[in-house]
Amino acid sequence: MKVFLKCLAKVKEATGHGAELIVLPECFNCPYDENYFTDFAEAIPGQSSNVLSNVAKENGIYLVGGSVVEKLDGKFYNTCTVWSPDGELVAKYQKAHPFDINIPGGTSFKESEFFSPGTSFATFDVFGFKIGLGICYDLRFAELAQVYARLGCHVIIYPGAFNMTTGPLHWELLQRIRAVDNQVYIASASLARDTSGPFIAWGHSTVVDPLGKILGTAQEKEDIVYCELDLKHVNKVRKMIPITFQRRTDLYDVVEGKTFISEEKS
Ligand SMILES: O=C(O)CCC(=O)C(=O)O
Repeated sequence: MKVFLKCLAKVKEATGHGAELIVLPECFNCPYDENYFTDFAEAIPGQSSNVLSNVAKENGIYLVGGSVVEKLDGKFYNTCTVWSPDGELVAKYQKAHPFDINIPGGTSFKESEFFSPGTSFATFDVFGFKIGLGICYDLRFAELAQVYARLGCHVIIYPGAFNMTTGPLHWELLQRIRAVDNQVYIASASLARDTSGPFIAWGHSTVVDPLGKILGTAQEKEDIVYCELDLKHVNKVRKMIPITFQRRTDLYDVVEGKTFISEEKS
């Protein structure tokens, strides 16, 4: 509850500074540790949904509610919900790629032992932008971002929490790659670093523009990153460097189990 109240105070603060869409981090209301997931699991709608919905409504903002541990039909999902200024649920995304890594002497985690993977994409429309959703480790999968770009997204939002091994190496790099490859804005919100907790997050919430330029970034401690996104900028970048329109999907579309190559097609 303490964490929840802190987040809600930050949402109020950001709204006071003119924010119209606010993003919370992955697992913002639960320690990112398998020993806590069962106790914090809940239904959607449920307790956290009610609070997020009310907060979106009270502040008159769109709220991307980081992620919570969702319990659904006896399974658990790492799930992001998005709330409108009317308090309505406008999107729900279940993390598609469970974070399973093993770096000896670094970080090991096996999310798939607890969480089931989501099986669909989620987008929502706001202020003329189409926005796609991923969660943390999903950033590593170029295909997810490509699908969102091809669905017409201008922005992809990733609530996240990289760690002290992969964070310094990959967190910013991946966001810049996804932004440049897909000519979209990438916005990530990370947990702040708490060295006394069970999971030590890298932090550094970031916003990158479609040219790969860092528009704003936090340090490791609690902070709010403010950025203004411009739809005209997305279109301008796509005109200047027309890769979005030059894709040779006739040549290299990959379908599950089968890569189309020119010989096969002729
Ligand atoms: O991909 C990584 O290195 C970190 C991912 C992660 O922490 C997560 O998905 O929760």
